[in-house]
Amino acid sequence: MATIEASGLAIEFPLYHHNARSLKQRILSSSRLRLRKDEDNRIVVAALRDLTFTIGSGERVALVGPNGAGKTTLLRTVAGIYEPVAGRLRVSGEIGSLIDPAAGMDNLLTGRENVVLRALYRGMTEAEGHALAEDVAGFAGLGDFLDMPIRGYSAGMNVRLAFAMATALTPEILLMDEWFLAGDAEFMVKAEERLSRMVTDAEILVIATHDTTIVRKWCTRAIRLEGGRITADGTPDEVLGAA
Ligand SMILES: Nc1ncnc2c1ncn2[C@@H]1O[C@H](COP(=O)(O)OP(=O)(O)OP(=O)(O)O)[C@@H](O)[C@H]1O
Repeated sequence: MATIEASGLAIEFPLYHHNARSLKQRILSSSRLRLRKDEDNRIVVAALRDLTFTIGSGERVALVGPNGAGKTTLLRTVAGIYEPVAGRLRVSGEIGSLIDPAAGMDNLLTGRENVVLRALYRGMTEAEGHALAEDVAGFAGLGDFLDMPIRGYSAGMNVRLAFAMATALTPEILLMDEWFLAGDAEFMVKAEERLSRMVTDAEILVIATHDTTIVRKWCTRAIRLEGGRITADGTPDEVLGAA
């Protein structure tokens, strides 16, 4: 069973070192920024503070909140990109992440080659990799571009390829930043079908988004982050207010 459990989770990013003294004082005195001095006298920004939550199988969770609230940082932390400075994070289940545009793709290889490589990496045979490439190509609507190097793809094509690949390999936990859904309307409909199929069967979706339509339509739960803290956690209606 896939689960994500966080307890007292904190993430900080160092901003300045010892030598930037006067700037440091000025910045520290600004109450709008969530900055503090750490043990090594560095100024750090507290990106996530004391987060405690559990996400279980079958949940589709939206991370909502204003710019800089910590949504992407939380996705990246769950993906294992950032190491917590305090607290505990336990993730069980295989992760697929749609957070960074071309992460894990080789620009010089074609779309097909990228899919086959990813499949081999996941322990599939070459034949299975080629079958997967057909599935991905069909879904992503890449046509002949499948056999072109992906450095020649448009931004939208890259998104379609990455989305099709991540969802074709059905991770147990799918982490997604909203820009992956910034495709055209037709793609949105297909993407929604594919995602709901993926998450109906005891899988987890965590999506960072500003789009309340996505939250209400796709998600079973919303977590609001503000200034790096959780300020609300409940059904989309509870967190966003009834429409
Ligand atoms: N690599 C980094 N180095 C330094 N500070 C960072 C880094 N990544 C994020 N931060 C800071 O952490 C805080 C949270 O940023 P994050 O990108 O997670 O917010 P967000 O909720 O995803 O915002 P948005 O809605 O604008 O995408 C911000 O203050 C940001 O400046």
